[in-house]
Amino acid sequence: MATIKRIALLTSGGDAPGMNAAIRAVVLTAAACRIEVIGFEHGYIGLLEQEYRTLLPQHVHNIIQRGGTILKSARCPALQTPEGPKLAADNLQQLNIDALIVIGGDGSFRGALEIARYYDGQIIGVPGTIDNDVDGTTNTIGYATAIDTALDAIDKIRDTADAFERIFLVELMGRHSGYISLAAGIAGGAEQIICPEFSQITPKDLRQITTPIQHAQLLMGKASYIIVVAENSYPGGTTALAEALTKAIGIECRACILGHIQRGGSPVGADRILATKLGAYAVEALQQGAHLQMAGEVHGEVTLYPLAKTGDRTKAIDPYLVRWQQQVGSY
Ligand SMILES: Nc1ncnc2c1ncn2[C@@H]1O[C@H](COP(=O)(O)OP(=O)(O)O)[C@@H](O)[C@H]1O
Ligand SMILES: O=P(O)(O)OC[C@H]1O[C@](O)(COP(=O)(O)O)[C@@H](O)[C@@H]1O
Repeated sequence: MATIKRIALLTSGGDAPGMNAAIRAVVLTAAACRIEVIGFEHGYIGLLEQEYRTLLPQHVHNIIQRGGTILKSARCPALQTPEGPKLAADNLQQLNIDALIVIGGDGSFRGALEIARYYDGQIIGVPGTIDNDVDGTTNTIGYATAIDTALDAIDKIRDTADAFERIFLVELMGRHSGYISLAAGIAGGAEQIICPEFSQITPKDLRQITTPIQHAQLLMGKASYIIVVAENSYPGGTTALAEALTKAIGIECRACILGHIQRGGSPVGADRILATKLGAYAVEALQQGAHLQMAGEVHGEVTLYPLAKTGDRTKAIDPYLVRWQQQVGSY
C-alpha cells in the first residue's frame, strides 16, 4: 500500500458531462481515506501557474448533476513547450503532492506522461471526453450524455425535415472518431451515417451518398432524409458537403452543425455512475500503488490500463452496427 497524504486533481481538454461527478467521487473517496485533495483550475494552466484550492466534501455537494467542471478546463499549449512538463512536476513537488489525478482525454494523458518524466509521485488518468476515443475503457465519461443530446437534436430536425420533405445533414462532434455519430445516427434512425471509420468521401466521388438517396426516393417518394455526418469527414466541412450534394442531385440539402451543445447539459445517469465508479477507483488504485495507469471500465468491471497505450490504436466502433447501417440502415 502506498502512503498517499495529498492528491492533486485537474480536468483537462474538452469538458465532458460527468466530470463534476468524477471530481465529487475523488474528493469523497479521498476524504474517507483521510487524504487531502488539491484542485488545480483550468487544467494544466492551473498546474503551471499554481492556481489551486483545497477541495473538501462540502465543495462537491450538489454538483453531481451539473455539466461542465467546477475546476474549469482548458487546452494548455505551455505544457507542450520543452520547459512545461518540468515546471509542472516542480510545482507538484513543491506542494508535496504525492499523486496527480488527470480527468481528460488521450491528449491530457500524453501531457501527464510528459510530466511523469520529471515527477517522483504517482499519476493516474480518468477518461473524460464526449468523443469516447480513449482505448482501455468501453465508454468514457460524457459519451452517453453526448449521444442523448445529439439524439434529441436529430429527433427535432426529423420533425421539420419530415414536414418539408427535406434532406438534412446533421454534423456531430467526435474530432476524428465516429462514436457519437454512429450511436446517435443509429438511435435517430438516420438514413445515412458518414464517419471516418466507414469510408472516405471526396468531392470527386459523391456517389456513395447520392446513390442511396436516389434509391430511397424511388422506394418512398419524397420523404424526410437524415444524414449524420461526423465532423472532419469532408474537406470544407458539412456545409460544403450539403452544397455539393445539392448540386449533384438537384434537391436542396440543408446542413445543421450541432457543435458545442453536445458538450453541455446535465450528465445522464450512465455518466454519473461511470464517473463515480472511476473517480473512486482512481483514489483506491493510487493507494495500491498504481502509476501511469488509467482507471477504466470494461465489461462492467473497473480496470487499469497503461496511460501510454490509451491513444495508441483507434478503438473500433461497434462492427455489428456498422455492418447493419451499411447493409440495411441506408436501405
Ligand atoms: N504531447 C503532449 N505533451 C504535453 N502536453 C500535451 C501533449 N498532448 C496534449 N497535451 C496537453 O493536454 C491538453 C489537452 O489535450 P487535448 O488533446 O486538447 O484534449 P483531450 O485530453 O480531451 O484529448 C493539451 O492542451 C496540452 O496541454
Ligand atoms: O472546443 P474546441 O477547442 O473547439 O474543440 C472541439 C473538439 O473538442 C471535442 O468536443 C472534445 O474533444 P476532446 O475531449 O478530445 O478535447 C471534440 O469533439 C471536438 O472536435
